[in-house]
Amino acid sequence: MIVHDVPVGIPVSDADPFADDVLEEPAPLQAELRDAGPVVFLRRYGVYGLARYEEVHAALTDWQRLQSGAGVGLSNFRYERPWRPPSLLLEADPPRHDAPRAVLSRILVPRALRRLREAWFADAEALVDEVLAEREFDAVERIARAFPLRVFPDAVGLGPDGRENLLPYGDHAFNAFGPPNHLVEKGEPRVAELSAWVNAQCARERLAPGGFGARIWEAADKGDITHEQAPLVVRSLLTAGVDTTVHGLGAVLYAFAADPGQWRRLREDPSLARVAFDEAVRWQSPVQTFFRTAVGEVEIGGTVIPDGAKVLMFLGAANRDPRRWEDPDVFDLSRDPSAHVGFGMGVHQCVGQHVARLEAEAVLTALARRVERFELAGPPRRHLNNTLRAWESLPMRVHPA
Ligand code: HEM
Ligand SMILES: O=C(O)c1ccc(-c2ccccn2)cc1
Repeated sequence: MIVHDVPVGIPVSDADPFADDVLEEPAPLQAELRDAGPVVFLRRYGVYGLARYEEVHAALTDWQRLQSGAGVGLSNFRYERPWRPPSLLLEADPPRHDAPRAVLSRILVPRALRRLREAWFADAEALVDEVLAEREFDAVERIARAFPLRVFPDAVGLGPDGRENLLPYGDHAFNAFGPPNHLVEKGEPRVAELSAWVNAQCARERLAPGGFGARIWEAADKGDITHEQAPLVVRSLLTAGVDTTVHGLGAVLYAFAADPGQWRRLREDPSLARVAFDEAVRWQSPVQTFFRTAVGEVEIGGTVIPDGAKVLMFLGAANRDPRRWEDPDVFDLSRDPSAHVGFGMGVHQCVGQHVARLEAEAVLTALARRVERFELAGPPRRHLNNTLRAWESLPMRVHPA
């Protein structure tokens, strides 16, 4: 094991945040790291861990001193070749980040999504009607995975074939932000094939008129971005826009199955659907961790982090920090979750969050009308990923309204 030179004066942990047992149940390590101090040196990887809300929020909003351009994974693009051409949004800093970001912001802003609202609500009703034909089903397979794959590829403008490639591609992309462990090795054999398929879908001629993808190419026609950049901006949607919402939906369905009292609250007031999704994103944090890279010496929480060092932000830990949240481990629709860092914060804050919220609102509204109560019909199984908190299966039993 490579041991990095340990900085003096800050707490050191030999834990492996990407070990299977930690990915299965991260809460104990998160509490340990929060209580150890504002910055903890993770000796196994030679990185600086931030687990408290205050420091994670500060890191997310300090793009000048904690950059994304060297990658937001453990791999440092200053010294290592990225596994794929870097994202023009995620793995770029201002000013290079600005134009691609502005293009996606305009396309994915709530007003632009209004035309989708009616169709997605109808699709959710149809899907829920189909699923509720049985009293017991796997909510991951039948709802959390099925709904995003039914509506999002069409919204992007993808053709009908090969959509089953999206999930394993995204799963590998999110694993690849972590260390080269067995989860990354698992995905390696299919990377070339999946990347070729995803890259091919970003070509202008593959994208249906009026979809998000075609709108990105039109932005290039207007000169907002270049035509060379357009396919990579489309790739961002295909990488970041599927697995995240699948696991976000899994998180909110799990939350309600685990706490039927909150489901009653939602049925009494269906307008709570949007806050319920954000509270589930805070409580489960479908995106658990990712990195920044120090530009020059960066002082955080009284610690000086050396130039080029990787900083690991534990969003899941920050979203459950008792220094910031009352009863953080409780899924509670009466709280205001809006300051959660589950979508990030600052210039890179999730540009697709309104798409995610609309998908969740459509599904929860359809369910709230038809399901009086639902509960787990068996033990849920985790899907392990270096970055994503996800369910492999959620056995559900429903009692129709
Ligand atoms: C529950 C669902 C989702 C979660 C939890 C989530 C989470 C996040 C987080 C934490 C970031 C910040 C990354 C950073 O700061 O480095 C981010 C960025 C991003 N997300 Fe999402 N996301 C979700 C859904 C989506 C969807 C549906 C799309 C596309 C339609 C999307 C596209 C993006 C893109 C392109 C970025 C990079 C933004 C930038 O760097 O300027 N995400 N997301
Ligand atoms: O632009 C892309 O390809 C891309 C954008 C965003 C992500 C991401 C990373 C960490 C947390 C949430 N989202 C991944 C890929």
